[in-house]
Amino acid sequence: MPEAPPAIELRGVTKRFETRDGGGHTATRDMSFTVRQGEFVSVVGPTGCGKSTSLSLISGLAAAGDGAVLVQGSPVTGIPDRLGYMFQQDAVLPWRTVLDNVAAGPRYQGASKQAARDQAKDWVARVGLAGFERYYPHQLSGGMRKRVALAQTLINEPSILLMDEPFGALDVQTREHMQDLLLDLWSGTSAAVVFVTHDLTEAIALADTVVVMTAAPATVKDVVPVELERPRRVEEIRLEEAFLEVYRRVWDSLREEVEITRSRGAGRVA
Ligand SMILES: Nc1ncnc2c1ncn2[C@@H]1O[C@H](COP(=O)(O)OP(=O)(O)OP(=O)(O)O)[C@@H](O)[C@H]1O
Repeated sequence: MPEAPPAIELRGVTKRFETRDGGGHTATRDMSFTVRQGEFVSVVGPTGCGKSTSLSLISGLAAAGDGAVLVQGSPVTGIPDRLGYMFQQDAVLPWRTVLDNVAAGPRYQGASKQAARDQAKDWVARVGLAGFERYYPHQLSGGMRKRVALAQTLINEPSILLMDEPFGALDVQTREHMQDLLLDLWSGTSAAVVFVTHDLTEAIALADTVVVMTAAPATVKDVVPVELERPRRVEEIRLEEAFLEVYRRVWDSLREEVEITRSRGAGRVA
């Protein structure tokens, strides 16, 4: 049998945006990496290097200039089927209850109101919010809202899951809970995940592979395997020697790119 194509493949992708002054900005340059079905890939790189742009390319929200972007072996021409996308800013609608926010995906896919609500109830429980079905988003903490957003995304059973600093605004403890929850829920699926983060601990704790990007325009500098056993508990794994070894390797690779970015005057660093 022929081997299945990777879930995601970027082949030599260069993306140039037009700027308001009539010029252009190259966000990615000759970028190549692959993600297997069921693989969790974290992407790290200096601030502004082009990490989010790589997600836009995979999602079909931005078109590649040169090179090719493939999902399940086919060139991306619009939003691929069964794609989930989570941003730092969640997409929870303030005028809908928790249950109806989570039920929105199945409703959109044509499920009856009752069937969508039954499915949503199950997902609300899976993210630890049983009993909060009738609450509105303003009645929830930031971490609880994030749980709603996770349920809202995962209820659609994405086979490709793109996450752009989804836990970036949370305090450290809540963030670790969310990371563990994500790993628990993802482990029951075969979704390919691309997770963009500035937090190296988060990147390594979650991933099978860490892709390190260069300073802008982003290209792949290093691909680091994370051979740590699963299931993982984030607060425990980060203290292990094997984890620290991967951390040192990733940081060694990233440090130079962060310094280049700093020397160009960018404020925030990875
Ligand atoms: N639609 C667009 N039009 C013009 N320029 C863009 C557009 N999207 C991104 N850029 C530019 O491309 C560059 C890379 O942006 P991108 O958001 O991909 O970087 P990033 O690595 O995700 O950033 P950060 O680390 O700050 O989250 C930036 O200079 C940004 O201004």
